[in-house]
Amino acid sequence: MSRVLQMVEESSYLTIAKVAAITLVAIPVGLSIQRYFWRRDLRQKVWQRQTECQVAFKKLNDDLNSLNFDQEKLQAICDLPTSELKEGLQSGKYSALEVLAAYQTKAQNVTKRLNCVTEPILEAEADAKSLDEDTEKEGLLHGIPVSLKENYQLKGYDCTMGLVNLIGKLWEDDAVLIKVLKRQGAIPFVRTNIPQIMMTYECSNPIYGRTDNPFDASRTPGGSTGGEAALIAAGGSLIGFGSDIGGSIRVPSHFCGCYGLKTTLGRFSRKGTTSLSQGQTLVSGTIGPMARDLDGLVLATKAILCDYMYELDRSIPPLSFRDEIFQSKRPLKIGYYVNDGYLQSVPACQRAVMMAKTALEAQGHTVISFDPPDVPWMWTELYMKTVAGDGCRTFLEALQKDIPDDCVHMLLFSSKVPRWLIWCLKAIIGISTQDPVQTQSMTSLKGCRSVYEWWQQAKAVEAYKDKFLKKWSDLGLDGVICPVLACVAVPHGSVSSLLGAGTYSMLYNVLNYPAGSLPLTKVTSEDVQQLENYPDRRFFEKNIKKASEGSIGLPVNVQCVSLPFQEELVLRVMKEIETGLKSMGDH
Ligand SMILES: CCCCCC/C=C\CCCCCCCC(=O)NCCO
Repeated sequence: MSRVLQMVEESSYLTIAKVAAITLVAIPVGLSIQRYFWRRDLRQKVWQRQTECQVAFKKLNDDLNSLNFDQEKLQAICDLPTSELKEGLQSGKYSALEVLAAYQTKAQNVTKRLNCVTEPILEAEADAKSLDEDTEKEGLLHGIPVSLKENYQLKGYDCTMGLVNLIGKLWEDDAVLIKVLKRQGAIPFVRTNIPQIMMTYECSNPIYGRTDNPFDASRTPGGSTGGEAALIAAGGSLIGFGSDIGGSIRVPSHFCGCYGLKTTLGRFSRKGTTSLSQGQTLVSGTIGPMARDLDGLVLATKAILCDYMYELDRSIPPLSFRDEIFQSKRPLKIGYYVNDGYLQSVPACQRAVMMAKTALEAQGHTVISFDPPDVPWMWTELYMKTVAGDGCRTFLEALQKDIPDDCVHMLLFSSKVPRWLIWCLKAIIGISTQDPVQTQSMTSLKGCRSVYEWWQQAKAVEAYKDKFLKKWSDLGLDGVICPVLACVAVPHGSVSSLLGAGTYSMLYNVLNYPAGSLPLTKVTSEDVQQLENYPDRRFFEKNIKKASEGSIGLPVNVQCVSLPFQEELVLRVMKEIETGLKSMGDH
């Protein structure tokens, strides 16, 4: 009897063991199969999208060939500065259609080299033809082709932000800014590349691939408005539009040597632009123009600040472009710095700021030293903790069922490390990076734990804004000039190991001050030689120094900042610097 019981017992153990073994094998196998089919579907979506883009480029090419324009004339059109092109279009010397053909041809050639355009906007030709029938030519941007970052909603197109899952989700209406551009006679003609989820200074995603820097293909054009910057700098567009929550207009402009303006939140309508950060309203992303020359940047800003925008978006204060501020001859008092108290900028960036200082002084302005307060703390406790306020949940959810690009891997990894583990590893990370601020930034990626903590966060941001403004006001400043970033364009794939270099830009997102990016000079061999004296104790410093090797010839921009809603003053400072340099024979 006991033998029988023993056998029954043994066989039930055997059954349990078998079921357990089968389950242990079946679950991972099942999951792998599911994962295989899921990834196959995603890859198929990417392939379909890429094919659609190739077809669109092919159609554009056929259309251009059938128009049969003189190629030399088209190239000459692309060489014109904004003011001359505008005049030529207004006077009828050039038709909107030939100018469009010129830029379509150029953009196609540029993107073959740099991969900066995601797709052409095929409706552009019809837009140009109808503009050519218009005898009034009233729009401020009459006949000027403009390029758009991929996150601007355009009727009949999707905004993927580099996420495969968003392919094919077509928008039914244009963004407000696009409607305004069209009303002003501009012709949206291409869409430009971005990094996946748009939260880094690189420019690659699994759908459209990687964009290269026009000055050095081994380097990134910056991000997230990297495709725009590369296209504009390489001559494939005159005016474009981007967005910026931590430098995304200013940094790519600096990496590629074009002009950019991050506006104050509320100056331009953002309705119809896509971003994953829209629920986060403490440090908000804003939008703004980018251009090949300063006239283009000013013209684009003027064109957007028109009655039609205020009609379309009643939440925007009707504050048209104030020419009296832009044209004013009043002497200015400007603050400057080359070291923000966290990471020293490289010699080339320092030299650019000093050049701007000299130019402003030559124009009769006063330039004094200014130290922005508590930048390391601002970076970890205000910027990082706010933009990652939900513990990166929104970003992670978007990436979870997608194909993560290399450019987000490091941030993805850092944001997944549990809070307790960061605390346990703090000492080790601190020793390896030699930088407690950097360690703290990892904790900040965990965001706020409660609504209470979020309210405290809001209070802290407001208190910092007050402190900064008091310092600014006590000195009676009109503006500030400083580096855009601690370094110049860096090699592909290196951004996550030098993210701290971005404090120079992120500060003005926390403050919500308008800020311009002005190309001033190129890295010289002396700049590179002087890197010998650049500190290299901390992790970020080491990486900045390494990334700056071989940087001779890369563009260097200067950041020009003013108080909220003073975009005209930012543009004026940029103009004063350019004029000053020209008068000194330096530009
Ligand atoms: C899983 C990814 C987590 C990302 C968390 C990001 C937190 C901090 C990184 C800051 C990087 C700032 C880059 C800013 C880019 C920008 O301005 N984008 C504009 C979007 O419209």
